[in-house]
Amino acid sequence: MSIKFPPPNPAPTPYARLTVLGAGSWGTALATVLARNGHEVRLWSRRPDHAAAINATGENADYLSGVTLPQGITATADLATALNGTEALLIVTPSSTLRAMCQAIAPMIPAGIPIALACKGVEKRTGLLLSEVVSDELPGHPVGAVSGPTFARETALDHPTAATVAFPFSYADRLSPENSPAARLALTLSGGGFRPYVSDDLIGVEVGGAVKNVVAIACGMMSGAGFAENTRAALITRGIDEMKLLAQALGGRRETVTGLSGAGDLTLTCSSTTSRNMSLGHQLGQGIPRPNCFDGRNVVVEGEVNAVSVTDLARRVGVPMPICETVHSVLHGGADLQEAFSALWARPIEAEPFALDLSLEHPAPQTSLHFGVRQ
Ligand SMILES: NC(=O)C1=CN([C@@H]2O[C@H](COP(=O)(O)OP(=O)(O)OC[C@H]3O[C@@H](n4cnc5c(N)ncnc54)[C@H](OP(=O)(O)O)[C@@H]3O)[C@@H](O)[C@H]2O)C=CC1
Ligand SMILES: O=C(CO)COP(=O)(O)O
Repeated sequence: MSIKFPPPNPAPTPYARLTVLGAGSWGTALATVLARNGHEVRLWSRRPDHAAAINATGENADYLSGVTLPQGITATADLATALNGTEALLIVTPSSTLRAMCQAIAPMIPAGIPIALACKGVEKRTGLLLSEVVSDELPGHPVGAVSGPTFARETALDHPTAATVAFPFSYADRLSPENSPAARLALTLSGGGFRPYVSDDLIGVEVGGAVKNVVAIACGMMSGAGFAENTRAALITRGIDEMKLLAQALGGRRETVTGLSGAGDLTLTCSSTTSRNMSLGHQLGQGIPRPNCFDGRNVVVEGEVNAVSVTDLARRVGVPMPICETVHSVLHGGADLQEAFSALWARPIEAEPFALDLSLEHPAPQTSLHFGVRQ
């Protein structure tokens, strides 16, 4: 008697034609990964002269100077041209622009195509996750995210890089996973140094991406104020706990936060001033006034806006996020940086992990931070 094995799952089909909205550093890096893998990419910039310069020079000198863009990328400032005939869309403009971007593309986006968010944040006014904003404005599209520890320049230069592609799995996706947007987009992105993982926990992935920027500002503030590795490790670890609690409260999974989009991205962003969030915190910690940071240049620092939206959301769902609250109080509440971080460190002793209820009423410890003592 011969045993009949079920046929192996068929392989997913990559998307052949994609649109990237946002020709900043990360949009251009993702377009580069896709085009390097042989896919056709329309890269949208809101400035016609910028799109024309990218096409003329094969370089995005404004954001990734010195990186030669592969064949297959066509820049355009016309949304209809960018979206015509596309099979999948990546949105890579700052989170604060997302709702307006969705409204602008609503009349011209091809029906039902998957939309992957590569921006990170929570909407300020509503406290919605970015995927919820997209679903609000563009119903009928699978919505997911690409997120992880991915500095744009390194990604564009094809350094080994890993990221998570997350879409909620529908019933149909479970029946034929090879047709799921997560599997298809992951395969489309996969190649060279870029290694995607797939997830169905979009909430967990999005929470990680939004919170890590706020915690990175905290790390920067403390490093700018003269503290070093112990402090960074403490903030990273306790920051992961804040992510876990928020992810879980919103219906995501705690384990997701230990992955690339949570702990991975937090570690990257808190480890170097290549991160704009870390860098802003560092400058503020050194005592540089906000208007003078980045030499007065207007730089996208998602954690600055998201310090407000993340803490508002956390308060609404009853999750304590003391690090994010501290950053919020310094950036937006007029709190003194040294006093705010001293208060953070002087909170009553808690259990770790937080979920363990030791039912102890600890008094606040006699803690004080010695700012100004350099190592
Ligand atoms: N850079 C990175 O390493 C990574 C960034 N990200 C995320 O990607 C998102 C975009 O950041 P990033 O590419 O780095 O930012 P950049 O500053 O490099 O580029 C921002 C882009 O957004 C455009 N833009 C700004 N305001 C608007 C607007 N109102 N409407 C439409 N487009 C606008 C800019 O256009 P213009 O040039 O005309 O101003 C530019 O193309 C952020 O959420 C960030 O957190 C995620 C992973 C890695
Ligand atoms: O999200 C990023 C890397 O994953 C980029 O971080 P910054 O926005 O802080 O530069």
